[in-house]
Amino acid sequence: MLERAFPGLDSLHRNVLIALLSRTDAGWRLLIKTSLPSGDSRTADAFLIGYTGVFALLITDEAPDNETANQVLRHAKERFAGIPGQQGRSLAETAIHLVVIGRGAGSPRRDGVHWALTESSLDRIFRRDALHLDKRLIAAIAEQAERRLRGYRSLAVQQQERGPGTAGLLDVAELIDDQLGAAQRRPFDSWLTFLHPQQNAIVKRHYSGPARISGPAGTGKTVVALHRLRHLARLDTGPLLFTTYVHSLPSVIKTAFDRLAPELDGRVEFTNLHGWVRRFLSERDVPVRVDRRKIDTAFSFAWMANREKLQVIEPSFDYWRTEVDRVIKGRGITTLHDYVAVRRRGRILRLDANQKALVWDLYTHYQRGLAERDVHDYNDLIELGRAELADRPLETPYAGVVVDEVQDIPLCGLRLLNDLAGDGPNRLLLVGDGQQQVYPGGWRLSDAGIPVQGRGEILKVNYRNRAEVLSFARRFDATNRVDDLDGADGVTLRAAESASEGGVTETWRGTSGELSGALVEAVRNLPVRPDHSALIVFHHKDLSRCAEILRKAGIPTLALEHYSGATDGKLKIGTVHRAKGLDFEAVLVLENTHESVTGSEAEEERRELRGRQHLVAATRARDFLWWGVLDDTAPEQAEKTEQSEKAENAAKAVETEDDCVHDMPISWCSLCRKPPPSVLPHGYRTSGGTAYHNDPDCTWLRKGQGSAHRQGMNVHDVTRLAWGSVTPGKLEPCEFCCSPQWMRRHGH
Ligand SMILES: Nc1ncnc2c1ncn2[C@@H]1O[C@H](COP(=O)(O)OP(=O)(O)OP(=O)(O)O)[C@@H](O)[C@H]1O
Repeated sequence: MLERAFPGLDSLHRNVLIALLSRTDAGWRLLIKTSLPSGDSRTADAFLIGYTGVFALLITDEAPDNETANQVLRHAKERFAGIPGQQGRSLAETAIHLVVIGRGAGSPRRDGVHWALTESSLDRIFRRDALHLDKRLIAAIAEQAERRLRGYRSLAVQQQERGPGTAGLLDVAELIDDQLGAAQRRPFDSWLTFLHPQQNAIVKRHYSGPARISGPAGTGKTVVALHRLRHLARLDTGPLLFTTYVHSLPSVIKTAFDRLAPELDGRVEFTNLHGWVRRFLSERDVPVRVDRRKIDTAFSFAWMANREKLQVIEPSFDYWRTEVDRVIKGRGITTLHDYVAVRRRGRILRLDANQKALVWDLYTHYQRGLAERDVHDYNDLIELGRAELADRPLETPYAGVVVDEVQDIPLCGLRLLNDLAGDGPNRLLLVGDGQQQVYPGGWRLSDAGIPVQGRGEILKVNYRNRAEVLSFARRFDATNRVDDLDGADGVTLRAAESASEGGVTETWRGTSGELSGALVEAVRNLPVRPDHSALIVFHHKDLSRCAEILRKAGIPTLALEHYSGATDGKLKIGTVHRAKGLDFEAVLVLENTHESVTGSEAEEERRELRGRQHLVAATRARDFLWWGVLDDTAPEQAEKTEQSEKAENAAKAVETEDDCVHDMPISWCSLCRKPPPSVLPHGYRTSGGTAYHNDPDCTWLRKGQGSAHRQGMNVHDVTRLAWGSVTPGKLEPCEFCCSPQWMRRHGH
């Protein structure tokens, strides 16, 4: 529409004018120079008349010199001379401002006779604390201005059907179409300036209690959350918090927020959930001992003691770890009675009371293991935070807490965030999409005691993915196991409206042997710079494999966990868990078909989870998606792959062996090569039941990895739990290397 009236506008003019036009349905009046785009900078490109005054607008990236600025202002004042403003005072003397609007972000500043604004600080014009004119005066001034400003055309949007005699009035729908058009053409920063009216309404809405924004991938949920944070920061002077489950996401979101609201630097805290709790507990001097390795060890020993009975129900180690992490501890269950009674949302495999009792043995064994090692796990951390908060609430409560990607937060985390936000209007905003849950489990908001009835919003227009990419992503069957709207119907990606046409998708299918060539070629042929692109995989094993391929090909990469949103010329790589919430112009995805298909209920649950993870990976791509499928299922290929993996492992074993000068029997432990305590070799000494590695010449120690070694290990523990069952030739877990990954790799 704007395009028709003003063909050839550049993106800056288009974005700014659309943003201003959207205000006209609230009583603002806009007059646009009919000769736009024109090179004439002696007169304003547009005049905006509204509650905060009359604005002569120059839309340009080049700051005008003093003479030009004075000339534009003089022209404006001449045109408005004699028109009375508030309380009969001359408008020209009191309420005419010259504003120069440039691209991108930045704080508003006074520059000679004009205000310099950017796309992102455009909102300053509409500040409520600077109201001068009322609706009647605006209409009277605009009417006179229209007569006096030759060469300018009045444009406005109207909500109702267009009636006769409404020339110059445009439909809101047309304006939205224009906005979608602008989003299609990019630059992507258009969200800084212009929100869809539905998005805008959520930003400004008053919520009497906790609110929820839901909607399929790419519909601008995070964008709305950021605008809302800015809005809340203007309403209240209290601190604000943006948090999420994923460790790396807050820093990327902070980078975007700093561009949107540079003036609010420091007002909003961006941190992941566990990071927040750690800081909070450390400020309160509450000791926290989270040690991943020890947690894994405790669980591995609990598993070894209970696996026989549990494997009859479901063989997978991961399944039971999830049960303890997400169902028992994640929901804050502390008694078998409660566990028997609970409905295990998100879990398809049913467990009867007897089976739950077996799981409970695993849980209690694990808890004992944690206590013996004097260590907390991540759920304990959250419970410690909740207890401390209940004991001594925050001195300065948050004015608002925004939780992004809420679908992956365990129930205990949701309860903590609810406590943290406290009661009161606008305090808690939960943002997410059940179809994008990448960790197993499930909950219902009411389980966490968070009532959102009547305050649930659903966004439906996908701005991120071009049509081709979107239609590719829609093929994934992503079952929602999170009841994020408390019973209300949600919208799936298949039902989302598409805002952008075009886009390219490519697929590849091949074997491990062919992967290297295909991947390097795909990266080299990316249609955009590598630093606007990412490679996403679903398993750590595939990540190291791809990282190695790219390293050998000389392609610089950056692990997603270190990505902060800055451009660095490197291809970002990581698992889907790290990629969620982000977007890139081009995305490469590598899927591995190696998983077994048993048809069991647990397998069905894994299949659902994979569907959601695939959807998340595909929807990270804006313009270009390369989807690779690694398929080694052909029998002769599978054999070849197994052989090449064996060769790879053997090579690795030799490499690791080189790390240590000692002649230790590596078959007992692949990492620290600790032998059973009864055969302590050269290089070890024992003291009070603890074995020490005490040779300073050990290269392994010199590499800085020896601290765990130096701390020693408890011989009784090791004898009882691990070495007691050593089978010669088979790798057995030990205190230091029996992580779940290690155990799986060695068939435990
Ligand atoms: N009003 C808008 N105009 C133009 N672009 C927009 C608008 N709203 C969002 N976008 C663009 O859409 C993309 C997706 O936005 P955002 O990340 O907020 O979506 P989301 O719903 O949180 O996505 P996901 O759930 O997949 O993480 C962003 O790149 C943003 O630039």
